[in-house]
Amino acid sequence: MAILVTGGAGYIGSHTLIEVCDAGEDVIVVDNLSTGFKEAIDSRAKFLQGDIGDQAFMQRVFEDHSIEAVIHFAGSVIVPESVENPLLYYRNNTENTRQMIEHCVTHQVKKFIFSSTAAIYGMPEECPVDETYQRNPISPYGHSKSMSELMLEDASKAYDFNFIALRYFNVAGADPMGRTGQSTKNATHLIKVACEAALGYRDELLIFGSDYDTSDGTCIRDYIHVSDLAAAHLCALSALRKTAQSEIINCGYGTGYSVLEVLSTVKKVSGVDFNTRFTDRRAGDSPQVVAKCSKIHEHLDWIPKYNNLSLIVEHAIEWERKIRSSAP
Ligand SMILES: NC(=O)c1ccc[n+]([C@@H]2O[C@H](COP(=O)([O-])OP(=O)(O)OC[C@H]3O[C@@H](n4cnc5c(N)ncnc54)[C@H](O)[C@@H]3O)[C@@H](O)[C@H]2O)c1
Ligand SMILES: O=c1ccn([C@@H]2O[C@H](COP(=O)(O)OP(=O)(O)O[C@H]3O[C@H](CO)[C@H](O)[C@H](O)[C@H]3O)[C@@H](O)[C@H]2O)c(=O)[nH]1
Repeated sequence: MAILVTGGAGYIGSHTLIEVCDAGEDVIVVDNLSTGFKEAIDSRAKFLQGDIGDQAFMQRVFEDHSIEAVIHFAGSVIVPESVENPLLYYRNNTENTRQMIEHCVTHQVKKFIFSSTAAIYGMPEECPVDETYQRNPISPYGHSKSMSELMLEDASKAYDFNFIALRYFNVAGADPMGRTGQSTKNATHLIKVACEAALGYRDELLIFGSDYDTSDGTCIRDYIHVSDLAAAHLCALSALRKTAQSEIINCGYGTGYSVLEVLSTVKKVSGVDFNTRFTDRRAGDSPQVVAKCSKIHEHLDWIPKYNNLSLIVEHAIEWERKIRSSAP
């Protein structure tokens, strides 16, 4: 039986594909290449280009293949874009996830791994934040994922269907062997943007806010290496095979770094003192988001290998160098 991976041409999906293919699984990828890249898809996987919202196409995918589990990455991921165009996010994230769940229920696919996000917590009053903390998103993106989690919970109660929703904290870095990485156009994520500045592809990096109630006045986040996150998906698949129990699980390391600490690490690792400038706070930024990580260690056989900010940055820079040197 095969594992269906939606969004396997994207940043996190392409790293997870490597893990799942390395484990000897049969893998089918569905991706519409809206933000993903065909060359990022592991050649061992079967690629079907199409949109998960295309009912007829997805019906065929489920009918033509014997699918054991779905790992569902496909979605729209840019928070400010979700504020400008919320209906796009409710369609691509919420509505399309509902359809994916329905396809699974119809075709007796009982295992579902879902890409959720720490954006579900909004501005948590306690840090580190655990999975029992209320859902309190502050953006349409966060709402679209929160509604997806609710649908998964309800569906798992009503049908013979189990899920693990992994709530990713701040994902960064790249495959240590340089096989894939973050190639996203017009990226906004701090470590990616800082690497672009370090390599001279941005004149300066803007620091959003200097007056937060944190140690140095800048926001604090929990940065997780994308390859460790990818490995967590394989662990989630094993857990669903073993226990058929639905869970929502934070994916972070439980350590917070401020924006200034991240920038100083990027400068140190790259050896480049690129320009930075303080500017106003960015709307919707929470002062501090750090994961409580006991649940992932209790429920999954997950042993992170890259829990080291310098290593995350090193891999991110290596990937940035690689894509820039091969760009036409
Ligand atoms: N990157 C992060 O920091 C982060 C944090 C939390 C959660 N997530 C979630 O992880 C998942 C993957 O994010 P990513 O960073 O790899 O983003 P990405 O944009 O690199 O990957 C998304 C992939 O899905 C595909 N896709 C989008 N809509 C589709 C559709 N309708 N049909 C078929 N394919 C479609 C895109 O082409 C792309 O390959 C998303 O669901 C996102 O919400 C990401
Ligand atoms: O050029 C930049 C980019 C970012 N930042 C700051 O760096 C921190 C991290 O910002 P990112 O944009 O890298 O990430 P976010 O924390 O905003 O959001 C990311 O992590 C969230 C979980 O915490 C969700 O998963 C969300 O989907 C994902 O984009 C924030 O304080 C932001 O203000 C800057 O100062 N300058």
